[in-house]
Amino acid sequence: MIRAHTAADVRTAEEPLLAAGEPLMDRAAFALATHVAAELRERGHRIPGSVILLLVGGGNNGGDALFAGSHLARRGCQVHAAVLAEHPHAAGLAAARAAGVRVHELAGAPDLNDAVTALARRAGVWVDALTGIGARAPLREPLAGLVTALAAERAASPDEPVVVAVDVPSGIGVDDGAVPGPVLPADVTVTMGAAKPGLLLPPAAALAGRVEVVDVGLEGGLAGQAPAVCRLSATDVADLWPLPGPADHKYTRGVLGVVAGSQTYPGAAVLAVAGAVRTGLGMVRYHGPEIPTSLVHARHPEVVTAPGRVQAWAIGCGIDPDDAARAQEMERGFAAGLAARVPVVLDAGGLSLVHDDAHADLPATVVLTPHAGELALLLTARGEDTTREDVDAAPARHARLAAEVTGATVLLKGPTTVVAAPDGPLYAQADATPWLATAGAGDVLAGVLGALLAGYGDALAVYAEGRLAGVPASLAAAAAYVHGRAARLAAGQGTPPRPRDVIFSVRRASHGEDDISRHTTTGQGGPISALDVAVALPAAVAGLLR
Ligand SMILES: NC(=O)C1=CN([C@@H]2O[C@H](COP(=O)(O)OP(=O)(O)OC[C@H]3O[C@@H](n4cnc5c(N)ncnc54)[C@H](OP(=O)(O)O)[C@@H]3O)[C@@H](O)[C@H]2O)[C@@H](O)CC1
Ligand SMILES: Nc1ncnc2c1ncn2[C@@H]1O[C@H](COP(=O)(O)OP(=O)(O)O)[C@@H](O)[C@H]1O
Ligand SMILES: [K+]
Repeated sequence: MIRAHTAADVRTAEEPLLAAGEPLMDRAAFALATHVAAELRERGHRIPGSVILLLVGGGNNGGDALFAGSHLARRGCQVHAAVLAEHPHAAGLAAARAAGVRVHELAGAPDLNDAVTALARRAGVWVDALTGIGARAPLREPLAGLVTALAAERAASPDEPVVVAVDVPSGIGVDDGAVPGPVLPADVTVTMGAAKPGLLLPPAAALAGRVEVVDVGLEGGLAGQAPAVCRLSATDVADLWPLPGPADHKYTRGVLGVVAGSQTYPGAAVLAVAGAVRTGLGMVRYHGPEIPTSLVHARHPEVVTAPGRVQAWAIGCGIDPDDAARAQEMERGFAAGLAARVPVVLDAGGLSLVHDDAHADLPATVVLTPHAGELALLLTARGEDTTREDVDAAPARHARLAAEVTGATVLLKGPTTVVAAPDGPLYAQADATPWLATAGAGDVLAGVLGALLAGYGDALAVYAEGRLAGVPASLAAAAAYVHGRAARLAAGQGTPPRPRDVIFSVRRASHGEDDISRHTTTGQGGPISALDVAVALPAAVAGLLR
């Protein structure tokens, strides 16, 4: 699991170490230099003679780059430092000069953008060390204008340079993932001590590239701090997965009640049911009119239509809340779920059930699964005027707000799926592929999540007593992971990249750079339908449990 900590928590953890004279910046700088060298090698460049540009701001973030530059200069790189602050890190600057880094003092230069762009044009690697966790976004002028000019230069250059961000891409909201101004998109972010929330949360996460976490010795200090944002990996999801045992039968494995599909949108019933059945559970009880029922039976003859006890509900896919008969059925399922205190997934039309505050103070075992537009409608209906654009600009904040307003857990769908409970860490899962942006994919996800919640059986019914705090949110994140993994398999893109808490350890690396672990990358893949995603689910789950 990647655990991201806020800037304040990182500072608290580093304070005693710095006071004890631990060489945190040396470790950070050595790791940064090693990553830059690895990027060069990976692209087939020789390290001696490679031209590197450091973009150096006035704080320790710039200090990291200056020390890293001195390592690289000693290895034969031609390193230029564009120093953009009046008072850069003094020891870093001295070390850089002593190692042969060419220092260009450009703070206050009238032709700043032209001067830096000219240096940038000659460099194969740009190291973004303007600001790190000590800065508040957005970047101020003249750095904002410089970053805009560099981003344009990069996009226009035939051999795009590699951009390595130090700790965070300068200008992102470190703690909230906001992008309130210009940011130079990075290929790799080398982050010190722990991931930062903005490296996992949309929209900033998309500007961070691959994230490499450097172990500088903060783990002990951070162990006592709750992470602000988590990202589950395959191992975490496997640990959460309910495995059938020899004594299990269909009722102990979990039964899911599904209220989905309508005469107008019958396919949603098939997709939600397929998502559930192929994720694995004891049984699905389907509640719907004739056309969707017969479609469901044509594809899944095992589905039962008789009412009876269930361990979870999935309600709302393919239902127009203005369809009075279907709306009544949704209400009945929701009321039954709340009365039995079993988990309820509300998707699509089902979200209308919580538009008014008749259901205030929901338990966190109710999981809402809106996309950005549906979340904006829900928040507006609950008195928080919100547009889709507002949600896209700050997905995590709006998901958290909806969780606080309703009491429910909120899974906000998008390129990165964000899960928020009223309290506890956020989850940010980016395991899917843009090929998943296709009609009906959300219906499959509702089925996956419903099955997983049902698999926890009556255990989740005691959630209201607080015995399993945080479990619904982690299961929602696990469902997003498996859904994304199935989409990648269906699209021919292999499995999601493997996030690791510590991807690079300075202590290990000092014995040889070959210890750096890398994600396995895959090709572009190809188009998929929502049903393809459902079909790939058993393989996605089996691969996970191997
Ligand atoms: N965690 C770890 O283990 C380790 C962390 N380390 C490193 O320390 C970094 C934190 O360093 P830090 O505290 O010195 O702050 P930093 O991010 O360089 O920013 C301050 C500079 O930015 C400027 N500035 C601020 N806002 C701005 C704006 N909006 N627009 C433009 N400029 C703005 C501000 O200028 P001022 O506002 O003072 O005029 C000042 O010059 C951290 O990210 C990591 O890289 C390692 O060295 C050791 C191990
Ligand atoms: N660009 C993207 N990259 C990866 N996944 C995406 C992207 N866009 C959407 N998704 C995922 O695709 C699914 C779309 O669901 P949804 O919008 O509810 O569609 P529908 O209502 O048609 O079922 C969600 O799981 C969402 O997270
Ligand atoms: K930076």
